[in-house]
Amino acid sequence: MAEGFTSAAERTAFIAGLPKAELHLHIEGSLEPELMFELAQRNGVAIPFASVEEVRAAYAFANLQDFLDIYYQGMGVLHTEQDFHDLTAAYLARAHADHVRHVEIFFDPQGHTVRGIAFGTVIAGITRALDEAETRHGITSKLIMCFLRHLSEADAEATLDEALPYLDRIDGVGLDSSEVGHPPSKFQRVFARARSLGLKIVAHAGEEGPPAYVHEALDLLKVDRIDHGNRSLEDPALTRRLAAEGICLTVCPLSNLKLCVVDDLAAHPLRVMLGAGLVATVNSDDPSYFGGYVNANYQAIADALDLSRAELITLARNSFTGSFLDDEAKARHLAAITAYCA
Ligand SMILES: Nc1ncnc2[nH]cnc12
Ligand SMILES: [Zn+2]
Repeated sequence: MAEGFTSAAERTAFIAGLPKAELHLHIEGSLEPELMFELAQRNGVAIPFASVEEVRAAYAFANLQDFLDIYYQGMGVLHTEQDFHDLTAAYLARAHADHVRHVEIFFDPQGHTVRGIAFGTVIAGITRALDEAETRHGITSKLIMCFLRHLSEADAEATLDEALPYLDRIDGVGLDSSEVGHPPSKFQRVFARARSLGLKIVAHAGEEGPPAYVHEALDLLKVDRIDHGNRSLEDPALTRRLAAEGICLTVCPLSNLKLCVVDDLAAHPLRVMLGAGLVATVNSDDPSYFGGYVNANYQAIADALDLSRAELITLARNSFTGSFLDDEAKARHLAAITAYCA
């Protein structure tokens, strides 16, 4: 058994109760098939599936694009403020059950505005659920608006314009969707404007794309955090730089497995990342599509790599140090981890 545990059951219980933050979660990727059917019926939207089982059976992906095609189709059932609320509330209830104390949630406004849904409808539904979760469960949150990188920079600029009235509720901007062929450099100007507005900056990089995209995210977008970042390890100088600058990587083990970024979780680079001194974290990405929320991700990678108690504690600590919480809140959460481990 891994160092620090006497049995697998002890490690499972330790993971379950460990206070943690989730920093890489696409709210549209938490849409469970059951809710998809309910919302399709509520809104009179046709979906090309006859049952929940059929939806789950369709979740077999050879790469990121396979997944994205079905992900954009799935979010088509989201129409009203109540829909966005119910989606977000369902995720937060799951996160609470996993002892998540803080979440930094992505949403894809262009996936909704292109269908005629108002930006304000999306924000109102999501933020109502976030506020309720803070009152009800004590879960704090940040909201990160992602630009779809397969669309143009002009489209991203227009989306940032639409966000201006809601900046009191938006903490950062990110970059997601089809990575290869859409490098960070394509979005240099819109990210510069977002930075000048005081927004935090993140970008998916090195999921399928090469280490050069991680360099661009750092040098051109000036990111505060890298989402995924797996392929950074192919470049030793880049790895040393990420470690030296303390750049957090939001790693998503079950996503990496489902999207064939790794062939086998036993070959996942998470332990190598920790060994290289990287601020790696564990996250669920799109839990409904990839088969598990955050604790399932901790469990799967702990089983595959036989992670020790000390490594699991480091991952949970990294989730707070890599967050956009203020120093006082970070210190409170780190103290809670210490108390849990005592
Ligand atoms: N893992 C992922 N990579 C890129 N874009 C995404 N959108 C939702 N999940 C994503
Ligand atoms: Zn993602």
